[in-house]
Amino acid sequence: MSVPLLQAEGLNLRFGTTTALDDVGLNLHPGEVVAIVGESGSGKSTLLRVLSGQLAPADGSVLYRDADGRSHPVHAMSEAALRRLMRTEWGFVHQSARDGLRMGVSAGGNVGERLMAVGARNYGGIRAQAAEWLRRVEIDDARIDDLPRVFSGGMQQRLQIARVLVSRPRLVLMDEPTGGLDVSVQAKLLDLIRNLVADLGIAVLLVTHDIAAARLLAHRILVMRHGRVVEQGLTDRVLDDPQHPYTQLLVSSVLAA
Ligand SMILES: Nc1ncnc2c1ncn2[C@@H]1O[C@H](COP(=O)(O)OP(=O)(O)OP(=O)(O)O)[C@@H](O)[C@H]1O
Repeated sequence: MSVPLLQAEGLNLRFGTTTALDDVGLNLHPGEVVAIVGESGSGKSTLLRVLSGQLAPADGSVLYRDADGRSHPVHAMSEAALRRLMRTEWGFVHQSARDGLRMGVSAGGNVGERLMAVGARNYGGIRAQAAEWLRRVEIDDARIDDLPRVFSGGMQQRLQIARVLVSRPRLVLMDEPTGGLDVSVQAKLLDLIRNLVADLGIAVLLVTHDIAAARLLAHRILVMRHGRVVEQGLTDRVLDDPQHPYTQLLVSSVLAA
């Protein structure tokens, strides 16, 4: 198997008396999609924030292997180096498109900015790529000069995805990317994400409480409860033959719904 892109070991973190992460470890390989599932408060978002260097753990380590094959301990990197990674090799898709888009900048500008961050300078080329990416996420490119605030929730989320993927990051962290959208809009968005991620071969860490989204997108699943990984494995194995009572409960509650 390939060398992991991201390797985390022994992560612990408490907030006061709350244990948010309890000895969490994970490996993510290039091109792999891993879903982190669990009920509200189980530590999923905290784990994403620790893995991406936004929050330091009390113990444990996170190693990122960059495009040149060098390993970086994420929590020993300077803020500037982390910001650079976030603009280039990494991407973050937020639950709320408002957190991931610049609402006062046009749709094309939102996509083009990310290309400029990785060195693109030719205005015509940037605009053409922005238009192409709007089409890829099923937004009419005639709307390239519109502000995101006039878009529907689903369109804003698709624009956020175009902004993140246009620079072809190696690793994308997604925190409930379909949360807050209508069910029919969610299904369309999940399908779009699945196709783009497979086409581009991007590694994705997806935080979700939606088991159906995890089934559709992920190769592997980690189940978290009270800050611990209680079960992990290949998606079909975990969902069709859950071993831990908590996973059994999660899966049966979806089947019953
Ligand atoms: N900044 C903080 N200060 C204090 N407690 C926090 C903080 N961030 C998270 N927590 C607590 O840590 C635990 C894990 O929270 P986290 O947001 O990671 O869970 P989650 O699984 O992502 O939940 P949700 O699905 O609701 O977003 C919770 O008990 C939460 O209240």
